[in-house]
Amino acid sequence: MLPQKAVAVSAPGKVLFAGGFLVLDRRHTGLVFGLNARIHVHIEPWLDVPTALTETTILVQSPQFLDARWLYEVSETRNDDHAVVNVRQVRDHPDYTQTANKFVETTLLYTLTYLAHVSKEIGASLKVTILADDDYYSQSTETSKRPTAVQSNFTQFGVKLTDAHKTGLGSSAALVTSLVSALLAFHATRSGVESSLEHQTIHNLAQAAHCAAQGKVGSGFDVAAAVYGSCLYRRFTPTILEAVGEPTTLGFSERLHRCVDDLEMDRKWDVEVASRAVQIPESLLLVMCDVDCGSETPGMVRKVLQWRKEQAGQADLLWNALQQGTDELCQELRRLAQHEGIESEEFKGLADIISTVRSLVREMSTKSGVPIEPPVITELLDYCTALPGVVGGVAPGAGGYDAVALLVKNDGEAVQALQQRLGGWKSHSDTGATIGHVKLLGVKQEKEGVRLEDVGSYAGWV
Ligand SMILES: Nc1ncnc2c1ncn2[C@@H]1O[C@H](COP(=O)(O)OP(=O)(O)OP(=O)(O)O)[C@@H](O)[C@H]1O
Ligand SMILES: C[C@@](O)(CCOP(=O)(O)O)CC(=O)O
Repeated sequence: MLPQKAVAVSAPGKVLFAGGFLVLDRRHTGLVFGLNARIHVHIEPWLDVPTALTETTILVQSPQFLDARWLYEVSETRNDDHAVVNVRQVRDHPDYTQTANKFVETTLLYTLTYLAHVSKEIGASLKVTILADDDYYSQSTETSKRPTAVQSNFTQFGVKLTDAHKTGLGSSAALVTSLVSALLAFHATRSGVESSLEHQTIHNLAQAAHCAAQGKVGSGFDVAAAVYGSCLYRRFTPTILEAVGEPTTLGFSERLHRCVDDLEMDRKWDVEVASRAVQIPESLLLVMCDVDCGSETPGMVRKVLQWRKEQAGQADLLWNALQQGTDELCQELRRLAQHEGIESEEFKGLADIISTVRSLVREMSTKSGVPIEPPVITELLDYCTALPGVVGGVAPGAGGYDAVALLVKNDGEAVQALQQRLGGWKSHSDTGATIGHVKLLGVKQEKEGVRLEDVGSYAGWV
């Protein structure tokens, strides 16, 4: 067995441009763009474990945040041929964070259980470092770049993770995907296998861990984007994951292994991730504006699904029309990408499709009583759309008061003009809700999903 070598992996964030709520149902699809805001995970053997710690331990640190050092003790027992892995957070030690990090802990448990089952060994103590690109959090003025020997792209946020304002780019899905991938790649280095990423294994395991940490089976579009980048996404049948059951129950490692390696003949993975169906032409830029407010997605999902159950007829009509909008959006973006440089750019068709999708979403808002495109966001989107060079925009994902996504001409001027005009923007109508400062995020569309990174780029942070 070879010594384990450090590995580093990153995965992108996401924005669901079309298909919010619909994508929860396998009959529909969601158009999701990966974003170049990435969550990075670096793993290395933990060589200077404090002597008081006698168990196999995993230190997980998020050095951009205050008080973000979680310590876990890991143990493994065998029950017949089943591995039973235990991951216990050490909470009574002053050097380590006392609050839980459900996404980290669940991902460690799921990935180590899978590894214990397939390779019969989970290895020695580890040091895991998580680093996030800036745009995941609305930043305060106290942030600073940490001086390092190499050029650092990461920011010291100066707050606790629980006090950071999320921008809704899918930090948990990118984190879970990166952590699963890094643990699998790190483990592979012991067999002398040059690290490579098995996308299907990563996807299935990350979906299982992310769902367990969230406490529910969502559509999983965010994990799919973290693994594969931009795609047209059709979800998996929920029973594929439900059948895995709880980690505390007998036979969990066997069921998890069979699920992840897709060995259940009557519950084959049926997720569809069409990466080629999605293109943004070079002549357009995807731009995100943070409205620094945020919505509570689970409550919105419950209400929309309740309305759909109670008003099945009107909901089906609306959802079919919205699905048509998503399909037309993809087709038009592909057409523009294919004719690039051949015909002069004409974005009227795209603008009309976006405007139709938005009016259908507003109809859904009214009928379900859920503020998916609330009036103040309508006002902001209308304002932006009327600016020169802006083709159109949406309230992405579940909508509400989170960030908005715009498609803007890539001519070097439109984004600059947008930035200037947003600086002083204020809502003029009495729309009931106020939104904070509106600010352009620096993110762009990202085609590439999870990838291996150079371990040397994290000097000063790990
Ligand atoms: N830098 C980080 N270090 C450690 N854990 C993190 C980090 N960023 C996010 N997390 C984990 O992800 C959780 C946030 O996930 P959540 O699903 O609430 O938000 P999100 O995925 O960013 O947003 P959304 O689902 O709206 O796109 C945190 O509570 C923490 O457990
Ligand atoms: C409402 C929903 O379709 C999208 C939620 O997206 P977001 O978390 O707002 O980016 C839920 C889901 O797909 O899991």
